[in-house]
Amino acid sequence: MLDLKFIREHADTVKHAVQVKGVRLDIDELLRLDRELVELKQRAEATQAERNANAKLVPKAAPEARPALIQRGKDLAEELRALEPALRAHEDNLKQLLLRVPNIPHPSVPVGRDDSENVELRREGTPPAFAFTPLDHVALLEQQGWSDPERVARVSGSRSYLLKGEAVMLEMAVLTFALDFLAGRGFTPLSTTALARPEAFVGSGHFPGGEDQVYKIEGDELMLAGTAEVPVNSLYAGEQLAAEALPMTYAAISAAFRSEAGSAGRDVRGLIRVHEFRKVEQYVLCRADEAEGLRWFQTLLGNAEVLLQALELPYRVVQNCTGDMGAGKVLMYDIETWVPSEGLYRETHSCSYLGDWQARRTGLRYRDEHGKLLYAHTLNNTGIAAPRILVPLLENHQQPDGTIRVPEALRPYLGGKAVLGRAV
Ligand SMILES: Nc1ncnc2c1ncn2[C@@H]1O[C@H](COS(=O)(=O)NC(=O)[C@@H](N)CO)[C@@H](O)[C@H]1O
Repeated sequence: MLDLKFIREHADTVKHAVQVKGVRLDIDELLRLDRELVELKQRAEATQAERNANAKLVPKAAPEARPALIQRGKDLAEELRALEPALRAHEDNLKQLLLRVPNIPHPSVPVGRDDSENVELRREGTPPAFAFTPLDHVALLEQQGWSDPERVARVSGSRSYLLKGEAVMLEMAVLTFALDFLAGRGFTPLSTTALARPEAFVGSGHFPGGEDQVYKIEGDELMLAGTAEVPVNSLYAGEQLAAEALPMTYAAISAAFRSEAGSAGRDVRGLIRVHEFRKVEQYVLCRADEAEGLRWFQTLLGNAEVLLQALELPYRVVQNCTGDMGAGKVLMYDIETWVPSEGLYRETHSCSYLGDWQARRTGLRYRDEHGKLLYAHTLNNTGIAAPRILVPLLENHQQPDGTIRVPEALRPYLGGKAVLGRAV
């Protein structure tokens, strides 16, 4: 959400953001509603003032003049009551429109319609050249007996998954490694529920607009979040923090649930796109200072890169264009990790800086050193999301005999093993 004062004073900037982000929203209609609401409020205040002034006249008036004054007071009270519904309706409509106003993209963001216009910034690591025909992750899992897609599909439908044996240990190892690594960098570990009230999805910006991506629970207002960003972003909703409480940095592990509505036909096999997964989420609350926010952006991005380098996985960093960054972002980079069986880099991380757009939605403020109340700035990035990360992990580290080489950094989490699986 943006400050209404900012929208009034920079309507063209906001309209440009609406246009380049492909948001369907009429800023002129929003500003008309705003003006009408201001007028209604002024009329209500004037009527209230007249009513107060009138009420003061009654005790001082001559007895014969009182009935008219008392009637005037009743008429004014009626006028005020009549204004209520219009005031309420205008406030609700304006609030709904304000929730759809996109954030202003950073000047460095390329204008584009969709992910095909994201810009590759750099590549790290070299995709492996196999001296044998590499298998994809589905085949690697199957030949080691580490999966059972048919049976789990019978029980849990499509986009489900089940891991067995050492693949489970690998999934746990990579998640624990990410938590350890981030805790070592001062991020407070959190283990959090994916259940959250609708307000939390509004706070993060997933609502309005992303309702079809979220699993709801029959007869319960709680919903299942697709990322720990949703509950963590609302932990301090409505609070006023002291400046010294910032920055807050979290590494939040949680289950994540996604309906993947609209993804029909995409990544239907294997572990890339499933309905429930686990993620270690990096989340930062910092002061309302763009330079500091951009520094944290680089820190969150760097953390993910160091994790991928420790996993010895080739990857590239892309900058999301305006059409692929979502309404709330100021700046967004994806990290895409090499998947040999596809001969492509696939998204494994998504790093975002949102300025005060989320904090305005959750009402999260802090008192700066001058005592001024400001909305905090928020950022998030994936630390590790499993099982998706197992796809590049298994495929890039497969050996000719079908076993999987364990990157050095993970060995302490796997009882020191350097290899997983048995030669086939
Ligand atoms: N359906 C899914 N199945 C498996 N992994 C997924 C799925 N959806 C997303 N992920 C993983 O979760 C990561 C983050 O998802 S995201 O929507 O891009 N971004 C977020 O959720 C942010 N909160 C940063 O983590 C993705 O990069 C991907 O690695």
